[in-house]
Amino acid sequence: MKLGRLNHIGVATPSIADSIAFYRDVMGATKIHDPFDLPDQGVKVCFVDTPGAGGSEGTQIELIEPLPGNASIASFLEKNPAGGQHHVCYEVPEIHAAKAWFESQGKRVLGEPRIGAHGTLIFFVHPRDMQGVLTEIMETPREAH
Ligand SMILES: CC[C@H](C(=O)O)C(=O)SCCNC(=O)CCNC(=O)[C@H](O)C(C)(C)COP(=O)(O)OP(=O)(O)OC[C@H]1O[C@@H](n2cnc3c(N)ncnc32)[C@H](O)[C@@H]1OP(=O)(O)O
Ligand SMILES: [Co+2]
Repeated sequence: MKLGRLNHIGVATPSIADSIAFYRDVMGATKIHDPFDLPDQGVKVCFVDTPGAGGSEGTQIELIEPLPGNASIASFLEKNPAGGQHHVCYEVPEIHAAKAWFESQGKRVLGEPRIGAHGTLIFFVHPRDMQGVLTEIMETPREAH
């Protein structure tokens, strides 16, 4: 496998509104996208662009706040009440080949590929098999090819 682009860093937060103010006022972010809900994943999401994001460079901060009833982010926030780095996401050209690769390496792929927050197929690999880092693998959006 060839290491792909770091598409985003997932950051869990108890309040996307507070995090937007932080990335705008403290970090000087100039492009913060409108938050949106992903009911299937039980999260509210907001993308913060870093310089070069949207092109072939740059990356994003993916802010994720649990919607009522969400268990996994809520459990993360119980352990980390102020929020924190939740996952990293790398791009791959083809999601199923990537899934087969990680499984061939004995890594636990969590569930079947599904549509993620960028509208392309994703899967997660268990942090215990990834040096302690919950890792999201995302198929590169078609328009980027
Ligand atoms: C924006 C939407 C986005 C998308 O669709 O693109 C998402 O869906 S993000 C929304 C949340 N979805 C996910 O995180 C899916 C993948 N995560 C999982 O399946 C679980 O969270 C899992 C399996 C990583 C952990 O499950 P759980 O929290 O129930 O188990 P434990 O608390 O017992 O943790 C087990 C073990 O993993 C360590 N851990 C948990 N979360 C993380 C993390 N975010 N980063 C690193 N390590 C993590 C935890 O400390 C335990 O380690 P141990 O050594 O046993 O103490
Ligand atoms: Co993500």
